Amino acid sequence: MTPLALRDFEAEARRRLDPAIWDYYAGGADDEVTVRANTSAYARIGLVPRVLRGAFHRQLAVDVLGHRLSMPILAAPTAFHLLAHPDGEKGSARAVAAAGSLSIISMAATTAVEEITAAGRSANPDAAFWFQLYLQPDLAYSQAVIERAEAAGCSALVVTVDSPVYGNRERDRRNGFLDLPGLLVAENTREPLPTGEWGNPRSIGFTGDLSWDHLAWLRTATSLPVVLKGITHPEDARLAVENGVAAIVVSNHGGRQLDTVPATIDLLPAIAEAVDGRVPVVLDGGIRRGTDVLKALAFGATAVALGRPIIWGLAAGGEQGVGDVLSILRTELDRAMALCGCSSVLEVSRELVRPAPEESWSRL
Ligand SMILES: Cc1cc2nc3c(=O)[nH]c(=O)nc-3n(C[C@H](O)[C@H](O)[C@H](O)COP(=O)(O)O)c2cc1C
Ligand SMILES: CCCCCCC(=O)C(=O)O
Repeated sequence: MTPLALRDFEAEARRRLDPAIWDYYAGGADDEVTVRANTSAYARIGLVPRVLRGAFHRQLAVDVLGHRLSMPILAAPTAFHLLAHPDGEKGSARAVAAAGSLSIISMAATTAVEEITAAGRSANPDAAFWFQLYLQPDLAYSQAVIERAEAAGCSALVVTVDSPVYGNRERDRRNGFLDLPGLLVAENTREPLPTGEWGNPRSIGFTGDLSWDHLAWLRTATSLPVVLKGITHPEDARLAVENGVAAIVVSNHGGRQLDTVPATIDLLPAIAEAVDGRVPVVLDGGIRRGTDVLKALAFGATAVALGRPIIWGLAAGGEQGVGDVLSILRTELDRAMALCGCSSVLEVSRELVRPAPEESWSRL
C-alpha cells in the first residue's frame, strides 16, 4: 500500500524493525504520558480558517539563523540511524538537504559528522547543518567534539538542556537495549588522537550540574551561534534570550526525559510571548500532520522539527522514505495554508487557532 500519511510510515517501520529497536525509537519515559500528550494535544486545537483571501500561490520558505529553508520543517537530532536502515544518517541527511531543509545532527549519530555533512552537501551544496551536543563533564573533551563539528561545517551548536540525567525508559530497560554489545557506536564521541585521527568512542555522559555557567563556558568554546534545546518554561526562555542564545527549541525530548511535561504545543504560546520575537523559536514533539505545523506557526513558532517521523521514513524506505515523509508533510502544510487563506507562512497567525478545552470543543 502506498503510504499517504506519516502514520503509514510509522506502521511500516514498526513492521520492519526488530521489536527492541522499535521500542527504543517509539518509547518514552515512565508511563509515556508526555509521548501521548505531544500528539493528542493537536486534536484539541481547532483551526478557524479565513476565506476569500485569494491564497492561490503559497510561500513556505523561512529564514532561520541566516539559512533560507524551503519550508518551516527541520530534522530534529535523533540517535542511531543505522539501527533503522543501512542508509543511516547519510541517507537522512541527503533527503533533508534535497528537500531544502536543515538537519540537526545528533551527537549520538552512528555516522561521523564529517560524513553526514558531506552526504547532505552532495545532495544540495547549500545544505545547512547544526550539531547537537550533550555537554560532557570533561570540558576539554566537549571542546574537541565542538571543534570537530565546526570543522565539519555545522553552523550552530544545539545544546540539549533537558538531560542532566538520562530519562527512565522502561521499554529499553526491559529489553536490555543499552546493554546490547557493539550495537551502539556513537561515531562523534571518539577520542581525539595526537595524530589528528579519531580513536575509540567514549560512552556518552550527562552533565548532572548543567547550569547557566556552562553556557558562559560554551561562549568561550565556540564562535558558533548557540541554540538551547529542551526549553519548556517561559522563564527559562526569557533567561535564554537574556543570556544571548541565538534560538531556542521548545522540546520535551519527545516525552523521553521527564514524564508528564505537558505537550509542547500547549507550552508554546507562553514561551512565544516571553521570547517576543527576539530569537527564532523552533518547536518539536508530536508533529505528524501539516495542520500540526500550521498550529505551531500560529502559536508563534518560527519552524518545527521532526524526530520520530524521520526515523519512520528511514526504516520504511531509507533515504527515499525520509524524502517522502518530508514531501507529504510539505504538501499537507501547503494544503492547510490554502484552506486557511494564507499565501505565506508569515501570514499564519494566532487568529486561526482556537485552543479548546474538551468540554467547550464538544459543544461546537
Ligand atoms: C529515537 C530518538 C532519538 C533521539 N535522540 C536525540 C539526541 O540524540 N539528542 C537530542 O537532543 N534529542 C534526541 N531525541 C529527541 C528529538 O530530538 C526530539 O526532541 C523529539 O523526537 C521530538 O518528538 P517527536 O519524535 O514526536 O517528533 C531523540 C528522539 C528519538 C525519538
Ligand atoms: C546513552 C545513549 C545516549 C543517547 C541519547 C539519545 C537520545 O537523546 C534519546 O532520546 O534516545
